[in-house]
Amino acid sequence: MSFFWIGTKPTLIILDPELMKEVLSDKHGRIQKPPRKPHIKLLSNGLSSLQGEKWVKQRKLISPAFHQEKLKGMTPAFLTSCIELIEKWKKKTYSQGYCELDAWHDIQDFTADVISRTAFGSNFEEGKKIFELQKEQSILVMQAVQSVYIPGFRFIPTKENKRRMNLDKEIVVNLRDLIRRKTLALESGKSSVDDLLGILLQCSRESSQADMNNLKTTGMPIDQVTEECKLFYFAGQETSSNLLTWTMIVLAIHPSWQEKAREEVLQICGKNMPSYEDLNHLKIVTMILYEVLRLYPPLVQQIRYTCKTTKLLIHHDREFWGDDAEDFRPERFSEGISKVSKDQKVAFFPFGWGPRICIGQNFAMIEAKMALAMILQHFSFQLSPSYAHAPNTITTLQPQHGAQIILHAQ
Ligand code: HEM
Repeated sequence: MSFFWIGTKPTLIILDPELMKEVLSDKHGRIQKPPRKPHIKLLSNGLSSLQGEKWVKQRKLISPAFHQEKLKGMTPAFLTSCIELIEKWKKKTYSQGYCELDAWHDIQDFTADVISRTAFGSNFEEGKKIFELQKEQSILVMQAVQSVYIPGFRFIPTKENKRRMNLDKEIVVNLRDLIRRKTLALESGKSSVDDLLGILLQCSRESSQADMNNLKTTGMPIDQVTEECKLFYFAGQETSSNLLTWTMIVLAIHPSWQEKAREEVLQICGKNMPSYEDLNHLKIVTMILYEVLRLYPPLVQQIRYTCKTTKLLIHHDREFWGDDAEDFRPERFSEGISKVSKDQKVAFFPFGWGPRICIGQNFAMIEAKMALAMILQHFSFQLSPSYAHAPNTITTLQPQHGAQIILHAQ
C-alpha cells in the first residue's frame, strides 16, 4: 500500500492484511483504493467508490458530461452564480466602499450554487435543497467516521444514527423524484440537455440503445444516477470552495500577484463578463491557481494499494521543487504543468493522476477562473488583522478559523 501525501505530513493507516492480499490479487491488476468505512456509503456510492469493471463502465458513461463542449454549454449557469456573488459583495461594500467578511463562508455558498445550477438546470432550487440535506449528512457522517469504529453500532437507534438514516431516505426520495421528472421532461422535449443530470440521462440512454443493438443491456439504473448526483455535490462543492478561498488568501498576502492577475483580466475582458474563450487566455490567473493547488491542495492525501513499493512524490518536496518549495511562486508554471518540476517527474497532482484522475478538473478550473476574474474586476482585497493562518484537514484542506478578508470596491 502506498500513501500519496500531497499537502503536509503523512499519517499511517493500517489495513487488514487479509483484505490487502485479496485486493492485491485483483485480476484486473488495476491500482485499487482501500475500502471505506461503511458510514461513508451514506454520502455517495457513486463513481469514486467503484472498483474494477463497474468503475470502468461507469466512468465511460459519465465522462461525456464533462467534455469541453458540454462545459461550454454550462457557461450561463457559472456566470449566474458568479454575478450573484459579486452582487452580494457589492451590497456589503456599498455604504463605506469596503467591508470585512469571511470569504470562505460566502464562497461555500457560491460553489453550492454553482453545482446545483450546473447539475440540475431549471430544477436548481429543488437540487439546492437536496444539497443542503447532504451538507447536514456530511457533518453527521464525519462525526461518526472520526469516532471509534464499532461494527454494527450504526444500526443502534441513537439520535444521530436515526437522523443519518432519515436524512438518507429523504435525500434519495427527493433525488429519485427529481430524476424521474427530468427523464419525463426530456422524453417529451420539455427540457433541454444542458445540465449534468440531463447529460447523464442522455448518455445513459444512448449507451443502453447502443448495447441493445448488440443484445446487451447496460445503461445506468436510477439508483446509480441518484448516487452520481449525490457525488457531484461531495466531489465538487467543498474542493472548489477551498481552491477559491485559498486563492483569495494567498493573493491578499501577495498584492503584487493580485495586481498582475487583475491587469491580465482587465486586458483580456475589460469590465465585461468573461466569456468561455477569454478563460483560455488567462495565463497568469491559471499559473496562480496551479500554484495555490500545489501549496494548498483541497484533497491532501490519496491512498492506494500498489503491487510494488512506490515512491512518494509530494507537492512540497525540495527534491522536485527546489529550495523555495514552500514559497508562492506562480512563475514556476509559466511553461505549463508538464515542465514544472525538476526532471519533469509527476510531482504535481492536485486532481490525482492516471485513469482515476478527477473527472471534474476542467469544471473546477472554469469555475475558479471565472469567479476569480470577476472578483478581480470588481474588488481589491487584503487580509484582515483578525485572520489567523491555520490550514486544517477535515476531509479537505480548510482555513480553520475562516478567511477574514477586507474587500474594497474597485
Ligand atoms: C479544485 C477542485 C477539485 C479538486 C482539487 C479535486 C480533486 C480530486 C482528486 C484528487 C480526485 C481523485 C481522488 C482519488 O482517486 O482518490 C478526484 C476525483 C473525482 N472528482 Fe474531483 N476535484 C475537484 C473538483 C471536482 C468537481 C467540480 C467535480 C464534479 C463536478 C469532481 C468530481 C470528481 C469525481 C466524480 C471523482 C471520481 C473519479 C473516479 O474515481 O473516476 N471533482 N477529484
